[in-house]
Amino acid sequence: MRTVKLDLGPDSYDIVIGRGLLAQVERMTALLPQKRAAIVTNTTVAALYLAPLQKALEAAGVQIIPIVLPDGEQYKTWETLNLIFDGLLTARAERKTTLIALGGGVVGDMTGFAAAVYQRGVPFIQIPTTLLAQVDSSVGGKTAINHPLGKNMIGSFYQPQLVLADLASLDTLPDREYSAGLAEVIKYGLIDDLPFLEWLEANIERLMGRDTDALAYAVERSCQNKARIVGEDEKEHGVRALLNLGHTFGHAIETGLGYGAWLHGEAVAAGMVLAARASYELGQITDADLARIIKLLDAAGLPTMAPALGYERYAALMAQDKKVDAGQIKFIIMRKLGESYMGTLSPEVIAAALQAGCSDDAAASRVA
Ligand SMILES: O=C(O)C(=O)C[C@@H](O)[C@H](O)[C@H](O)COP(=O)(O)O
Repeated sequence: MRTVKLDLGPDSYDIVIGRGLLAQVERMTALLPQKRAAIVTNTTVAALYLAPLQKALEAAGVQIIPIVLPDGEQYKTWETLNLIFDGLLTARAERKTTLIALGGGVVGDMTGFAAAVYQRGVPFIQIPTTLLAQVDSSVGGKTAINHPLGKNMIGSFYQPQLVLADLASLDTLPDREYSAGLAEVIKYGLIDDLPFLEWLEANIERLMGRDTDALAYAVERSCQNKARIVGEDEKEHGVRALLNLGHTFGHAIETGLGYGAWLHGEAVAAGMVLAARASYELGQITDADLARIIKLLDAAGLPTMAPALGYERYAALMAQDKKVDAGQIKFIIMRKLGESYMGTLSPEVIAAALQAGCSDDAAASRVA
């Protein structure tokens, strides 16, 4: 078992990583201010993990309110959020009732948002069951729902009290979802951790084989990177924006294709290649660096070409990005391999990146 601490003063919490954590409910029960909790999950995860978790918590004397949502990015909406409030209000959940998010990024982001606003804030625990949620979305307190015009547009910063990343829950994760999580793992190497990027290049086959030790190390190192950055800048006034590498293009892809057509991690992978191509156009990374990035993402089973939505559509979608400042789009760009920064890109550089990095076939390539 490995523990990473996210240091946020009085709001600090542990990210516990290991196999079999779902059954070890004492970590959770120690934090509950009352013997009542709502487990929010989705239909897919409920079928696998809701009953054992509920049973273990009930055996520890905790009364459980189960709330099961539909599964998929297309359900990260006001309507689905309201299902959480319906469940909480019907069961007369109180201010000290803890919300437990059991699932991937969509469940975690929506449950966190519900926890932030239900009765103006209730305690919240994250139990991420996808690789992407374990290495990224469950850590750091970004919560949100999507809007038809833009990804994660309505939300808040609201930290969980604990993150329990049970690596055993990845055993049932479909390959496509697993690869999508690797996109966010690789992202950390590209932001500012070249040694980790090199480790990933050397160990990608072990990771693709879901080797227990390699996976535990990759999750821990990713969480260490995220905890360090969020610990420095919880509300994204500066360095935290680097965690958005690939996301300006990626969110445009997700919104442009319709939520759920590509998984978030797939869109981020193609978005990181577009960011790398822009960095190459600026003369900041070499064609060998670009080839290394593409090779690693490809080995991780991820798309390296983006859908050809057209320059105008990309520009319009990216103009909605949350990093836009006084009308200017801010991108995360690579200064060199393993070092990124926030800056602007000229329309010519964006156009060149899109020209080289989009294909007509890309959109269809991810359809299940
Ligand atoms: O935690 C962060 O900060 C991130 O940007 C991590 C991203 O990987 C994650 O997808 C995040 O939810 C995107 O945030 P957004 O502010 O661009 O919606």
